[in-house]
Amino acid sequence: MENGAAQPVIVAIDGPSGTGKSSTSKAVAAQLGLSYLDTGAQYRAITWWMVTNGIDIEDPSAIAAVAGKPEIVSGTDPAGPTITVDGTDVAAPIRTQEVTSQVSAVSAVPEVRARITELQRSIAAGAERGIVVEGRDIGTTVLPDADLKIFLTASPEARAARRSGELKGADVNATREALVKRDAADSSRKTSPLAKADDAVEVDTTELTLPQVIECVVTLVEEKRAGK
Ligand SMILES: Nc1ncnc2c1ncn2[C@@H]1O[C@H](COP(=O)(O)OP(=O)(O)OP(=O)(O)O)[C@@H](O)[C@H]1O
Ligand SMILES: Nc1ccn([C@@H]2O[C@H](COP(=O)(O)O)[C@@H](O)[C@H]2O)c(=O)n1
Repeated sequence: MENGAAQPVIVAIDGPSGTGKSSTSKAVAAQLGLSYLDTGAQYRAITWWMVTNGIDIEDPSAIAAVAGKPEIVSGTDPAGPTITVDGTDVAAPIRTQEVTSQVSAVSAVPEVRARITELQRSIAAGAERGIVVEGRDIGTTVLPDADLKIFLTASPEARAARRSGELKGADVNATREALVKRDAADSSRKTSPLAKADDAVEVDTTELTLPQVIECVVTLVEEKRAGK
């Protein structure tokens, strides 16, 4: 590229719940001047819309019939990512227990995945300087040609302790059970399940601090850009 500008780089970060995907992706994107996309927020947003509109979450055909209706818009500035549904800011309501407990059922519906995957690809294609996209199926399905694929892991105990610290006073065992249950649902669905891409670099974050994980990923991106 002219004037020494870096080539756009596409980074896919996948992994189970609570492994540090969002915190790491946001920090890496901010540090490298890239856009950032939280794909879990999009699945949460469509789930929020289904719940708000009284759609039966137990009925995949009812979900499929209306999957194209809500307009979901994601803001990709890592310093302040945003998410709206039909113009309403849903950043807070998509994090409620009600949405968290139902999102795996909605995200398993193929029509939902097709709709959201198309949206994700168009956002990534429009990111002029490149983008860090985090989720469950980014390296395997959404962006199989990503320049760099990372798969974050951590023990269920470490992940539950991190989440309980966030949700002040939450019981660690109940938190652990809930995240293991969600991982099992996300890993066992038929359409683009949670999985590590064959060419992804696996980073076990159990014994790493967040700054160490961020540094590790930034180094991997820089090595990739340098052609190492
Ligand atoms: N290496 C780490 N050490 C300690 N805490 C961490 C580490 N990585 C992330 N955290 C903390 O763990 C919590 C969960 O992190 P984060 O939301 O980034 O995970 P996630 O993989 O995006 O989860 P989810 O898939 O459920 O959205 C946050 O409070 C975050 O600050
Ligand atoms: N690429 C993705 C990302 C997320 N999901 C589903 O959304 C749920 C919420 O994700 P968070 O990262 O916000 O916890 C997740 O449990 C999956 O059901 C997905 O299917 N694909």
